[in-house]
Amino acid sequence: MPGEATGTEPAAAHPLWPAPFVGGTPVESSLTVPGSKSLTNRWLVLGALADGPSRLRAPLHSRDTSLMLQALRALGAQFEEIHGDSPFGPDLAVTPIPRPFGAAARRERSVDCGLAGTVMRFVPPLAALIPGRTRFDGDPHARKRPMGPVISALRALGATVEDDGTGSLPFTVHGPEAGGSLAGGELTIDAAGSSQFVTAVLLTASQLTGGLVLQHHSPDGAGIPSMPHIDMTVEVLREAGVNVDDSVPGRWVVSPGPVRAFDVRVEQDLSNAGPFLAAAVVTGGEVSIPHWPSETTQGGSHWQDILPRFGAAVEVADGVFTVRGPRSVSGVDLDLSEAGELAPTVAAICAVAGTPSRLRGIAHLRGHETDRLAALTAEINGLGGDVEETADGLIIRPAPLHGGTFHSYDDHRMATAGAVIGLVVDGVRVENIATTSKTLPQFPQMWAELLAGSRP
Ligand SMILES: O=C(O)C1=C[C@@H](OP(=O)(O)O)[C@@H](O)[C@H](O)C1
Ligand SMILES: C=C(OP(=O)(O)O)C(=O)O
Repeated sequence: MPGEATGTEPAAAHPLWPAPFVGGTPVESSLTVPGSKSLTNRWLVLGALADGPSRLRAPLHSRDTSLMLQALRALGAQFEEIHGDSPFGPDLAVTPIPRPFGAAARRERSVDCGLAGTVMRFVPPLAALIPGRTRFDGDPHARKRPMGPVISALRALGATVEDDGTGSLPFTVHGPEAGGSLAGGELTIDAAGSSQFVTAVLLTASQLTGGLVLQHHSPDGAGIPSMPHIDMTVEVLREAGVNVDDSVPGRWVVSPGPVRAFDVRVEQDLSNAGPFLAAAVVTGGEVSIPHWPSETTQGGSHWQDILPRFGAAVEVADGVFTVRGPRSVSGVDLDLSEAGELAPTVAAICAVAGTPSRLRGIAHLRGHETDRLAALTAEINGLGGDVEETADGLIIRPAPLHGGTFHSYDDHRMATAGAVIGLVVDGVRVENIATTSKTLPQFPQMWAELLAGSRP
């Protein structure tokens, strides 16, 4: 049952996908993956705010990006698909929200966030700049994802937010009176639960009359997870001409000013490259990904350090990332706080490793698409595994796994974790593989192509 990880196998609510099993045959392949969700949705927000028309080359086309397009359209931006050179879909031309804000937008708007953290966190601060009211809601589990810091930030900046006090969806953001704006100034936010709370406020901060001085403070001294995602936000803002000072850790100063129109190429999604790389690791095969960026703020760049810990050999040469799997996979002790997004794939590799693993620094995964710590524990244990949840992560011990249903909880990364395990455990059936459409609609076909020629 999506959204609940109880440890007992829930009834399958969606079709079951027989995960391809390769037995002892090594997976050998070379492939590229579609554009980064995180970069695409940041650029779309900035395009909506820019001072002229922009273009995204090789953007991601998936459920999360189409929800973002719909949300920004409701606020007055326009998008057109134009022919580009990506095999994964067209480029996007962006016509920004007309100025002064509110002239073209509907007064009563509603935004479906689906289960997309980037939509539910990044769009409300933009809605707070545009006259009219915007109601935000999403999938049933979206109402369980934490939103409190974004709601409090908007109120502290002077916006009105109607909510039920639970710090979650649904809520309604009121924009200013026509011709009005938000003043900005100093703001403190507790971003221990998600880096997206910081990104949410930073993306629109240059549009506040006085700019913004944003400070992270958590009462128990907790740090911010997924920091590379905040570095990504700062980087795209700077590329769009916004002045951001991040020289003091945990503090960001954004000057008021225009967002410059841009023409950018979106990097491929290195987090979504993960399951394909993991296929080489768990089968002792070799997978290469060309066009690997030499410098990137994507958390997926951590694969280069993570995969060798399992005993795999990694090489990046001439822009091609190649991983060669070991004869037997070793367990790992990893702090994944910088790249929690990779945890489901990492956990899948750990589940088939020959020695125990410990994953730390990922308590905030309880607020992701599902409670990922509970879901990984329930689903790996459901296949005979030995996984224990800790306060901030997982302990995964070696155990003989058997086939069975691997529930995905509407979580794209749970579904792909099940596929990775199914490569080496016969009879794994992943529930609702279509949920990969959140960020990688081509997953089932790409997985089949990966394995073509690698069948036992
Ligand atoms: O800003 C972003 O694009 C993201 C930030 C991270 O969120 P958390 O900080 O909540 O982990 C990441 O896990 C998520 O997939 C995407
Ligand atoms: C946490 C994730 O997504 P979201 O952007 O919805 O937070 C994810 O993709 O792993």
